[in-house]
Amino acid sequence: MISVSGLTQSYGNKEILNNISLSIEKNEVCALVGRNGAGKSTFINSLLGLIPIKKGEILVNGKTRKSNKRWKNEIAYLPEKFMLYPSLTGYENIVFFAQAGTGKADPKKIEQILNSVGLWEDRSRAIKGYSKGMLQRLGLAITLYQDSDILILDEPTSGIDPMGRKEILEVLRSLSGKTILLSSHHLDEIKQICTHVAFLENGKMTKYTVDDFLTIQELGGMEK
Ligand SMILES: Nc1ncnc2c1ncn2[C@@H]1O[C@H](COP(=O)(O)OP(=O)(O)OP(=O)(O)O)[C@@H](O)[C@H]1O
Repeated sequence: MISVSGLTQSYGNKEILNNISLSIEKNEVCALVGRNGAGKSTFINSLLGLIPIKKGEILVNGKTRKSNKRWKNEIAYLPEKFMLYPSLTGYENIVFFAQAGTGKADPKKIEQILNSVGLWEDRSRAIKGYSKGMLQRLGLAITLYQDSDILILDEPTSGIDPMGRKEILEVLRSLSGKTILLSSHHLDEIKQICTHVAFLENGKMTKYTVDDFLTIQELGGMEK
């Protein structure tokens, strides 16, 4: 579970996030939505501890970053573009990141995860031959290997064709017991997999159920 209260972030004199509060419970899939420059990356970077928190509090599974040495393990992050090794196979890439993260790579677990993202058959191919969708699914596999309760996904289907998007959405839909925040510009994918929407505008954040958000969109009451 993620709980943010009173988060305010600025760059110099420019306030980006103004007294934001947001709670995302286990089993919720919350879309992070806002115009370009609204502050989505600033919010995600605050959650990841990549930028210091100037004002406010962020709790992950009830604990602040300072009071929880396992904070990093509890949040798994899939960036928009995952830096993978093109000459290595899919299998070798996941082994590399598993070893870097936990010190060991469990073959059974790798097999299960590569199967879950539909890449087991392609595991022995160098990833320079993978499609964008396959690369993104491999990134997702590496993220899932961490076994974190909380997943933060930055535009997970960006630049991917409709078939590839469908495959990624199916993997995300199959996950259970997680707390997921994903930034997205696609209303159709929000409709398919999200339970809630955190809408960021003018430094303020409002959380909606996905149905309420889509109704407001249909009425034309909110621009993305
Ligand atoms: N390191 C920084 N220093 C100064 N200003 C910054 C910095 N990072 C971001 N900004 C500014 O803060 C505002 C919010 O940026 P942010 O990247 O968080 O928005 P975003 O919603 O993720 O945008 P996008 O959808 O384009 O990725 C923008 O006006 C941006 O120019």
